[in-house]
Formats: sequence, C-alpha cells, structure tokens
Amino acid sequence: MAVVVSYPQSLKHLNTPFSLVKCKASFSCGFVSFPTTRNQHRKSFIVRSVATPAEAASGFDEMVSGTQRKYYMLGGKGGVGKTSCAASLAVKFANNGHPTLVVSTDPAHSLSDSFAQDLTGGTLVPVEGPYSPLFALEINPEKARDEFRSASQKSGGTGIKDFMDGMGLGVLAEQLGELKLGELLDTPPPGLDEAIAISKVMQFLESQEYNMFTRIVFDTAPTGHTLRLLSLPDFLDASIGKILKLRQKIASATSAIKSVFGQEDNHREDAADKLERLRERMIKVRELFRDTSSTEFVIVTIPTVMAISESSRLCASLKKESVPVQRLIVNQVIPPSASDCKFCAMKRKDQMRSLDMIQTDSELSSLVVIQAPLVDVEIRGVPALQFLGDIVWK
Ligand SMILES: Nc1ncnc2c1ncn2[C@@H]1O[C@H](COP(=O)(O)OP(=O)(O)OP(=O)(O)O)[C@@H](O)[C@H]1O
Repeated sequence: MAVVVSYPQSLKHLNTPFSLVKCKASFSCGFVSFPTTRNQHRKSFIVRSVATPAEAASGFDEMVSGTQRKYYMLGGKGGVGKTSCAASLAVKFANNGHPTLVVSTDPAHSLSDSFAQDLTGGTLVPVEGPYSPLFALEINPEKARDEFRSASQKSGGTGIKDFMDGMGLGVLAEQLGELKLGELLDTPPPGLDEAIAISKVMQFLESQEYNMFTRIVFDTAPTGHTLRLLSLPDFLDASIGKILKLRQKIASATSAIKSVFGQEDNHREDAADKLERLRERMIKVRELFRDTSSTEFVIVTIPTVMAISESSRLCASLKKESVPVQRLIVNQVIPPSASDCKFCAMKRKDQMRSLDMIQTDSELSSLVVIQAPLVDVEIRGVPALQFLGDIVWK
C-alpha cells in the first residue's frame, strides 16, 4: 500500500528552507523523496512512503515514556545507517521533551556530517534545532587511550617495569610481563577505544553539569568492535585489578627501600586512584550493558544476505553477553511502489528475499523489525533527521 506523507508543517519551528515540489522522477520510481527547488532551498516536501504488512511500529511510545535515564546503543555493519538512525532517534527524543545526549564512540566519527554541524572537539556541543536540549559528543579515542596508558604506566606498566628491573626485582617484573599490558596499549584490540570512550561518557554523566540528560544515544563502531567491546570490560577489569594488586605487592616488597621511592609516592598514589576510578567505571559500563531496565542495543542492518547474516551473529553475541536487544532496524528498504522501474523492482525482490531470512532466523525472528525506506538524497541536518525519525520511530 502506497501512502503519501506530506510534511511541511511539523518543521516550521525549525525555519527550514524546504519547498513543496513534486519530484516526478522519484515518484515514478516510488522512492521516498526529498524534492528540491532549483536553488536547492527546501521549504517542505511531499514524501511517498510505504507500509508493508511486515512493517511494525518501533514501540517509540515505550522508548519515550518515563523520565529515568535510558541508554540506547545503535550498532551494526559498517555503512548501514547507524549514525543516521542514532541521530534521528536523538532528535526525536529531544523533540519529545527529553534532554538528550548523542555520543559517537566510532573512531571514524560521522555525527558532525549527519547533523551538518561541527560537533568535534571531544566535549559536549549543543545541536541547534530540536525543542529540548540536544547535545552531541564525539569521543576522541586517541586522547582517551593516552590518558589510560599514562595512568597504567605510572602504576605498573612499562615505566615501572624498567624501574623494577633496575631495582633487581625481576620476579615482580616478570609478573608484569604476564599482564601484557604494554602490548595491549601499544596495539590496542578493536573495542578498547570504545570501552574507554564509554567509560569516558560515564565520567561526564557523573558530573552535576551533565546529569540532566534523560536519554543517551550511542552511535557505536561497526560490529567487530562492538563484539570485542562486550568482553572488554571484564578483561580490563581483571587486568586493572591485577595491576592494583601488584602495586600492593610492590609497595610491601619495597618497604625496606621506601626512602628511595621518596617523591614518587604521591604520583604513584594519583595514578593508582585514577586507575581505580577507571576500573569502577568499567564495572559500571559492564553493568550498564546488561541492565534491561535502562539499556537497549538496537541492531541496524540493510536487506542483504550479508548484512542480515552479520546481524544474526551480532544478535547471538549480544544475547550471550546478556545485553538487552529487542529491535532490529532494516534500513534502506526500497518501497513496493518502486515497481515501475525495472531495476528497482528487481532490487526490491532481492531485498524481500533477504527480509524473509529474518522471519526464519533463529536469532532475529523474535525481534521487533522496523523498516526504514531508502530515501533519494543523503540524510543530513536536523530537518532531514527529524523526517527520518518520524518514519522510523513510530
Ligand atoms: N534510509 C536511507 N536512505 C538513503 N540514504 C541513507 C539512508 N540511511 C542512511 N543513508 C545514507 O547512507 C550513508 C551512510 O549512513 P550512516 O553514516 O548513517 O551509516 P553508518 O552505519 O553510521 O556508517 P559507518 O559504519 O561508516 O559509521 C550516509 O550518506 C547516509 O546519509
């Protein structure tokens, strides 16, 4: 069933320069279309969207209800539309009265591109447009990792190892070697950046200044990173725990020569405190991942066999790690009204076969499937994100 959605009114408050133009070319294909005038100013647009029997409401009412803080993590294969869906959800939350923070933990940030605003800098930047406050944060993984590296080195990493060697405390130095911490920090596994980035976000949220947010939306890195990330908090928690224990041993083993450490003691305390705080945050991150009352991981995919297979594996891993997951967005679906165009009709048929896979997939079939149509222009800027959000998050 083809439905015409017309859409100039809802964006009036944004003073968006859309204009009401029928895009004949797009309509003949039946695509969801953002018609433009010649001078590229857009005041409003008519959109032909499509409701198919398989299409389900996303359950946005449930997502938006309540003022307790909730976290939504959007993840999936590279390029499927994670950022667009995350940004559109953040805009929708903000327009529904939630002070919202949208965070990119993907080292290859694209939030700035998606919002068409400069959101770089590693700090909270206000996004212009929505009714309620919306802030964006692009975490700088390099910086976060450097902080972590310097804290752990001071408290038992390679710096202290050299020092221990010099002191003839070889046995303890060997134990340090076993931790392989230097290696971990020099060639960090995928996911470490993200784990540190998320713990960094927790740090922001602990501060009074930023505790107003009731919805936090994460635009996460592609699947591989996410999978590693899930097991990382445990791994890091164990590693940091070992370092701290080792530090205790070092402290007692060197009590006889304490005066030699002299000045360094204060620094070492600082570093240990930092590390302890990081460890606590890691534990919080791990708990957060598994808290069904406050967190949900939304998988984003596209209707191709490869993307759906990968989503199935991601879903299995999330479930194995007890991460709450109940929604699957299938993005870039070609509407049935595109059948006038031979190429589109073929492509849609292919997409429908992939969509069928979801119904029979042991991991994905239990999820709420949300279809998002393929739009004929790039989704950039708050008005476009609001438009996408109104289609996806119903
Ligand atoms: N439904 C859609 N219709 C048309 N274009 C879309 C749609 N969804 C996303 N896009 C476009 O596809 C491109 C990739 O989208 P996006 O950046 O959201 O994907 P991503 O999964 O976050 O990518 P990455 O893995 O590289 O971070 C963008 O140019 C975006 O505008």
